[in-house]
Amino acid sequence: MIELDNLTVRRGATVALDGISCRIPEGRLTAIIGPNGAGKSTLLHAMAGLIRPEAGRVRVSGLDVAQARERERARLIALLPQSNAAVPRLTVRELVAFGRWPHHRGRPRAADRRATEEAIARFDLGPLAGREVETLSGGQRQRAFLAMAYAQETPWMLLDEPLAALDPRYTRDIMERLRDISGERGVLIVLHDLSIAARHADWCVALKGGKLQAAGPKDETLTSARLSSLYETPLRVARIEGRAVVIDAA
Ligand SMILES: Nc1ncnc2c1ncn2[C@@H]1O[C@H](COP(=O)(O)OP(=O)(O)OP(=O)(O)O)[C@@H](O)[C@H]1O
Repeated sequence: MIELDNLTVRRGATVALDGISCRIPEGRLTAIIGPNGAGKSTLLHAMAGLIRPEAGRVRVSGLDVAQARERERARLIALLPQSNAAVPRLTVRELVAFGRWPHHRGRPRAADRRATEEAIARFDLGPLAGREVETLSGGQRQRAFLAMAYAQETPWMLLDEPLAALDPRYTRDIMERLRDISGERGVLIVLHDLSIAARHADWCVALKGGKLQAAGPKDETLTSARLSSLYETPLRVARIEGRAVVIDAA
């Protein structure tokens, strides 16, 4: 479980998170939603222990991340930040292998190579494994970074908008893979596409202006009234061919 208790984080002059308290269960796919500037990225960084709270606490599987050593955190939490604009001059395999660093600290063993190959297979990167990351398309690159986070083999994966560069087929494909993974690990994913959240997530955390608006099972949190108020625009949760779809009802 991830436990947030009165979590308050300041970034510059902004109170980016304001007294957030909630629980996020493991073994679920949790969508973090909210308008631009709501504090979603800040929340992931605070959960990963990369930003110190001004007040309150984050515990991940019982570990107080602000107090924990970097190595302990890296074995518990993999964070994939929003932009991977700066791409290292590595092949896909080397990049994915980098996810093993917290485990071997420069001396990879057989278990590390196995985990790397498993991550490459899980994200369908076999044919691209020998290519340099900078020669890949945006969507292929995104999958390579996801595989790197997966290779870290942490109980928690925190993913900040990992679908941004993906086409519809890969969006569905990656969400289905993340769903499978969420049976073994907690997966938290910042999403702007609410229909994707409605279709694939189990749990939802909604933020606005640094404040928690809702946290709970998807069916309770992704409602027309709540989404319209969250985004300050009329939105409707409709059902098309049996699936929940969020439409602009303005
Ligand atoms: N390094 C920083 N210095 C100052 N303010 C910051 C910094 N990073 C974020 N903020 C502010 O903190 C607030 C929350 O930002 P955050 O990036 O967490 O929002 P977000 O919900 O992820 O937004 P988006 O959907 O646009 O990516 C915003 O008001 C933002 O301007």
